[in-house]
Amino acid sequence: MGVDFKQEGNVAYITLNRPDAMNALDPEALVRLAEIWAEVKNNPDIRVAVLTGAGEKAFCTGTDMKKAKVPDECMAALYYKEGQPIIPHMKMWKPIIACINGFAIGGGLEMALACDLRICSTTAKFGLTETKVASLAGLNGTQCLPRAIPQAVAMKMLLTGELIDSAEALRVGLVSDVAEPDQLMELARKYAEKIAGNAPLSVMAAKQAAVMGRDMPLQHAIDFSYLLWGILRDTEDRKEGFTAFAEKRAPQYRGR
Ligand SMILES: CC(C)(COP(=O)(O)OP(=O)(O)OC[C@H]1O[C@@H](n2cnc3c(N)ncnc32)[C@H](O)[C@@H]1OP(=O)(O)O)[C@@H](O)C(=O)NCCC(=O)NCCSC(=O)/C(=C/c1ccccc1)CC(=O)O
Repeated sequence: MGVDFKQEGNVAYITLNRPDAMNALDPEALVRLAEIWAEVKNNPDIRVAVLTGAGEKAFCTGTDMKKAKVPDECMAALYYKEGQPIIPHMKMWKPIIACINGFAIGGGLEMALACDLRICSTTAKFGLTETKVASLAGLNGTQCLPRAIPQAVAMKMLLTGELIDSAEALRVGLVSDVAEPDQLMELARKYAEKIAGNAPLSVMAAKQAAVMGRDMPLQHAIDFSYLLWGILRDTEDRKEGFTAFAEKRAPQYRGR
């Protein structure tokens, strides 16, 4: 169906699988992706997701420009529809790792920007090229790229459509890690399993505090963060975490 999904332990692996088209998002893939994100969000056994692309060339090059068609529904109906494939619209507090194995362009980079960790292969290239094809990085790119990296670099990318490579992406902080192509998925797995081993309610609260707090005045964000700490204070998992520490054993978290 163009997007593969598997669950291993508490980790979901999502692979955009149209390598011949650089994993561009055709209408079928968009529908499937929306279903998958709903599963990740609602399945309590999933604690973290890894998003990647099939093949060695591309993570995702955005909208499939050969298959895109104007939808039957009007824009307003689409705008208010549940189940959008792009993550920030979904109050998705489970972490998502973008495992960027090649080109991340247009909507592909925008999806990566909506993820929490971004790691890439040495071969990766990044760009918001929408202005070159008479469109706009309107999913989140115009807002999230300048928040993720220095404004001058973001504006250069947005206005020229130029690509940057993995070394530049690391230098400006667009990604946290660069790995050889054959080691990238292993690195993603390592991070995913570390996150999945932490207390799931704490992980979601940490993401929510960081994501929502970023857009609040600092004192409001600190208050919000303190309230989130408060709802974690009486959880069974917090007791388990403290007890396991004292007993020098690994904690067994249950998300309650
Ligand atoms: C990535 C490239 C630079 C790679 O170039 P290369 O020469 O290595 O390979 P190609 O021969 O070009 O590609 C191989 C094969 O894949 C097809 N391909 C690649 N990307 C796409 C695509 N996005 N859509 C359809 N098909 C694609 C290519 O045609 C080849 O097929 P073949 O000839 O073998 O049959 C280079 O491929 C490249 O520059 N690709 C385009 C990247 C791009 O411009 N992406 C932006 C798309 S617009 C977008 O993402 C939007 C998102 C959005 C915003 C707001 C709201 C919703 C969505 C904008 C929008 O939808 O309006």
